[in-house]
Amino acid sequence: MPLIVERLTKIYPDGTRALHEVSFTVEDGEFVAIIGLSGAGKSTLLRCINRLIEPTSGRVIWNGIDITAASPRELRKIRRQIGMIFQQFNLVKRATVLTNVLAGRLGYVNPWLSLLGYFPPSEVQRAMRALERVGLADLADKRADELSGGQQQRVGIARALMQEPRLLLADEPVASLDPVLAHSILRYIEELNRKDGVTVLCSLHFLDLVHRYATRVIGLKDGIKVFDGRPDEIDDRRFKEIYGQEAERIGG
Ligand SMILES: Nc1ncnc2c1ncn2[C@@H]1O[C@H](COP(=O)(O)OP(=O)(O)OP(=O)(O)O)[C@@H](O)[C@H]1O
Repeated sequence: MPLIVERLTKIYPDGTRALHEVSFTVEDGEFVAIIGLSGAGKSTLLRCINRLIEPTSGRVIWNGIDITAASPRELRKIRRQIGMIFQQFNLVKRATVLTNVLAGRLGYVNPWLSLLGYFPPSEVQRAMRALERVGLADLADKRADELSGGQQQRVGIARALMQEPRLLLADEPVASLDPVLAHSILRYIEELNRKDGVTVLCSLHFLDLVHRYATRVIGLKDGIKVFDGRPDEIDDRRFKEIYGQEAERIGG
């Protein structure tokens, strides 16, 4: 079932208009890159989709359910199926890698038992499988802050995997990483997209990464959708529309 974003608008309390009537539909299995200058509204858009940020107006409909109208209880249920990956990884630094991954399952297990640090063995096995998938099973007992940036982001992916998401929202997942690591992280996300059929919306800074991984691009400028098409359709004119006249085209 598609993700339908309808005239989504966000005006922050200080009057900043971060999104203005943004509309698009994403079909299952797409890998959509969200691009635009810093401040264009990429984070706001991704976070309005699962209501980490409350939109001011407009609608988000997914799997036939109006997320924007969902009650807190319905919203919790919907969010279980939406994985999220963050630029700064958002791990609990002093907890182990395994505990961080198990946290991805919190929407599913008994909250009282999980508060006590108890997870059923089946959940621990699931977490270990997720860690194996991102090549980190050996580091399960390490503290999260003992890992490198690239490894921490892989923990972030394993945590999202625990949710068995149908939709993955990735907010600049590789902006803190060097280019080689950026590819390794995006390859895991690509695998989730291609093998597991997870729909991906991912904000990205660099066009070469967009060309390599995305099947579709949405360009934002000052909160307005200024481009929606295939990566190979971004020619110099389109590039300037998205990034402004003064922007230099570097890389891809
Ligand atoms: N909590 C907030 N209160 C007021 N304005 C905000 C808030 N969060 C973001 N903004 C503003 O909204 C606009 C869009 O910000 P957003 O973070 O969504 O952009 P972005 O494209 O993700 O940028 P970046 O790549 O730098 O993260 C910017 O002008 C920003 O300053």
